[in-house]
Amino acid sequence: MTSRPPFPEVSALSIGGFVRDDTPTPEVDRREAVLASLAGTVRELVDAAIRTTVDDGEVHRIRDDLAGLVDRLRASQLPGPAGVRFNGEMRAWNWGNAVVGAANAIAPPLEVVHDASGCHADVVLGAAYEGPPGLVHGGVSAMLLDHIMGVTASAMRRTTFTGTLTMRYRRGTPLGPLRLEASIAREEGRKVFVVASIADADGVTVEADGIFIEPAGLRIDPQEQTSA
Ligand SMILES: CCCCCCCCCC(=O)SCCNC(=O)CCNC(=O)[C@H](O)C(C)(C)COP(=O)(O)OP(=O)(O)OC[C@H]1O[C@@H](n2cnc3c(N)ncnc32)[C@H](O)[C@@H]1OP(=O)(O)O
Repeated sequence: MTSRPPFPEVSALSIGGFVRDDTPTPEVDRREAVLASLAGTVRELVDAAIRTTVDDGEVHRIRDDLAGLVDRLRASQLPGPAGVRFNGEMRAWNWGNAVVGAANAIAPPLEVVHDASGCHADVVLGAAYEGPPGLVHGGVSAMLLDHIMGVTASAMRRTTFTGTLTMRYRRGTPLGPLRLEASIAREEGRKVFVVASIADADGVTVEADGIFIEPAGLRIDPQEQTSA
């Protein structure tokens, strides 16, 4: 069986932590699919580990097997977090992102869809996201909303950071299928005011509003970088 070489190391220019990386889009897509496949299985592992009732000896044997797999992955590693990269076609990838990272088994992952009014995402949260019994952890709700609100504020044309995020937990959010929605309420200079919600089949469980700010001078312009 042949194996492909590791994803290429590239010379990179950095803008506010965002890294210009000229890996061609098809290669990015290919590697992303490979890592997403691994993350999907690790996500299954996390759920299985939480819910297992196998005996202690079996747990110890599985732990030892997993330690061997960790060693194999550690054979070649990035020196730090995956970061956010983009190429000249503005194909961006943030494989370690806590909410949408394709390679991150901690991320649900959220698949954010842009629509006429902002963004939405349908997600199914399982045992790994529990806070109160059977309910989503409040911090997880905030994390997911923060992300979809940030994407909404950025509107695929600017980068914004969360300045202030306010949550209203109306009732418990059950684990299972959920829908997130976010839209821009108004803009004032570099400040973008965003509203958002999480809903289950019976309606809204969490509401949020936030102020997202476009830091002065933070722009991603690949043309500028190429000619620099
Ligand atoms: C395309 C990719 C999309 C990815 C989406 C990912 C979503 C994920 C979102 C996140 O998790 S971001 C990470 C969490 N947030 C941070 O780490 C932000 C840390 N804080 C900062 O970097 C800066 O404080 C910040 C960019 C928020 C503001 O710095 P600035 O130097 O640009 O603000 P400045 O002091 O110039 O103020 C500009 C305006 O914003 C207002 N402002 C500043 N900080 C604020 C704040 N924290 N909350 C509300 N308003 C704020 C400030 O009053 C002023 O209002 P006016 O124009 O009306 O005078």
